[in-house]
Amino acid sequence: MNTKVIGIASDHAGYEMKSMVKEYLKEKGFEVKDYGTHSSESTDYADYAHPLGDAISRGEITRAIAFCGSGNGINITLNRHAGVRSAYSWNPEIARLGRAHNDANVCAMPARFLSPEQVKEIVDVFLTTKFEGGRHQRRIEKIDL
Ligand SMILES: O=C[C@H](O)[C@H](O)[C@H](O)COP(=O)(O)O
Repeated sequence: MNTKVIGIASDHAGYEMKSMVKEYLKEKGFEVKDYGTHSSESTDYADYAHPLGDAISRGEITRAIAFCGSGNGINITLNRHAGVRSAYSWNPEIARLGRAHNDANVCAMPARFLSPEQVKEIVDVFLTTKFEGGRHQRRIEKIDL
C-alpha cells in the first residue's frame, strides 16, 4: 500500500482549500494526484468525486482528501464507489475515529466551514492515525453490500 501518494479532489467551493492542501502535502514529501477541479469556476462535485472514487476502487490510490462547500456532496458521491470509505471529517477527533475505527481511505471536509489551520490539523490526524482492527475489522467487513 503506497500511502505516500495522496489523491485530492474538490468542486469550486473547495478549490482554494484543495490548492492549499496540495502544497501542504507536497511540503511534507507526499506525491499528490489532483483529480480537479482546477479553478473556482462553478462546477459539479460529482465530476471530480467519480474519477477519484474510481481510482480508489482500482487500487491506484489508497488515501485521499476531498472537499466541497458543505462536504456532503463529495462525501456522498465518493461513498457510492466500491472500496471507498469516506469519512465526513469536520474536526480532528472525527477524522481520527474515521481512521481508527472505520479504516477510512478518504477524508472529506466542508471547505466553507473550516479554516486552513483546522484543515491542516485534520489532514495531519487523518494521515497519521492507524486503523485499530479487532472488532472494527469485523464491522467494516459488513459495510459492502
Ligand atoms: O454538497 C454540495 C456542496 O456543498 C457544494 O459545494 C455546494 O452545494 C455548492 O454551492 P454553490 O453552487 O451555491 O456554490
